[in-house]
Amino acid sequence: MVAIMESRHPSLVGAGVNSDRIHDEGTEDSDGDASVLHWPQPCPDKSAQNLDLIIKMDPEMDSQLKIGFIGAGNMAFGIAKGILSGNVLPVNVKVSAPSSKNLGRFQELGISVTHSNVEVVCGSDVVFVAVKPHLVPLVLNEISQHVTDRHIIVSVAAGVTLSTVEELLPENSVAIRLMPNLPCLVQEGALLFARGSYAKQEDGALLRSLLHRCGLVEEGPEAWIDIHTGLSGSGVAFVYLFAEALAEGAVKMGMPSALAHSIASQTVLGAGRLLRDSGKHPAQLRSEVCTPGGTTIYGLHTLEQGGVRAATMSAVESATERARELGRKSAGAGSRK
Ligand SMILES: NC(=O)C1=CN([C@@H]2O[C@H](COP(=O)(O)OP(=O)(O)OC[C@H]3O[C@@H](n4cnc5c(N)ncnc54)[C@H](OP(=O)(O)O)[C@@H]3O)[C@@H](O)[C@H]2O)C=CC1
Ligand SMILES: O=C(O)[C@@H]1CCC=N1
Repeated sequence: MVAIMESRHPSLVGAGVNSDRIHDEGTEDSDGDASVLHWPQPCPDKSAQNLDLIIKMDPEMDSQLKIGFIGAGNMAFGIAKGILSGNVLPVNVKVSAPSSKNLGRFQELGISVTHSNVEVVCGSDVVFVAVKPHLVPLVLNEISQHVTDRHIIVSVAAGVTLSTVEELLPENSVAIRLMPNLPCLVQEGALLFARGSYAKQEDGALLRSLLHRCGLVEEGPEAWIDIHTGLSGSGVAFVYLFAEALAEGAVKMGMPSALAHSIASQTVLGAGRLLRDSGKHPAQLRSEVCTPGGTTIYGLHTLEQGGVRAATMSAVESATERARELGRKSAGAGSRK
């Protein structure tokens, strides 16, 4: 089904719509049959992506879309790099930050820079709010009177809920909560977004089309955003810790550090690509590496004795809980009613 629909933005002139919103879905326990190793698990929102949501991008129109970033930190830079590898032109991107210390790298991409957040909002259709979570209420208060029905406001701040964002913007504002991760820098990010009360399906489709070069982009209910923050926003740091420990193990056994780190990063990259591209469950691939009585099972036994699996699950749980806590704090800070 492909329906031509009106869009807030001319760049998205044709999109099929799946009228089912999934905001009401909660977090669910997956209690699947352990003997059947399906991996990755089908994303519950894939139906929207595969069956109905066919985005027809008009590259010429898309190149006219104006994109703004409030905050010039690592995450803004990662998303900007991803977006620019699509159809958006650097001349149509603007970024603001109070100091100049992070602006040079944006200028090197041809992006214009300013110290005025209001200037970014006034010149943009889609505005990414990419400041630290505790600063979101301050920034939204500052820009609120300049936000119109032209805008899509996309917050990437960990924990900060859509209701906090919407409360600080004019009534009926279109807000989207996005949780990206740092590998957007190399177009291998994992991004999950949830639409606010007034963000239509085509607004989500527009964001998806903008971000498609950043990596995997999925839509889900807001309840999953904090979980995704633990799994993937923070999860990349957990993987780096593991990579570092792999290298240190090799150094302990006598390998030069530079070579050990180079091999550790290639090992993580190769393992990740094989996991994603093979479609196999990680347990399946792990068993393919294990020779009975061989080296790998001895190493895996040691990892299990060290509680690596429980520790990793707890790390995702802690990071998720912390995101929820940040959300409660920012709701308190932003409350004006
Ligand atoms: N880093 C990551 O891996 C991820 C981060 N996030 C989220 O992204 C957001 C940004 O994080 P990150 O990029 O790491 O942070 P950084 O510290 O790297 O960048 C923060 C940016 O915000 C700017 N800033 C501070 N105050 C203001 C203000 N009043 N108006 C405009 N800009 C301001 C800073 O300015 P200046 O340059 O002058 O210091 C800086 O450029 C956070 O909310 C975080 O939760 C989400 C997913 C992953
Ligand atoms: O550590 C943080 O709070 C941010 C959010 C996810 C990754 N970095």
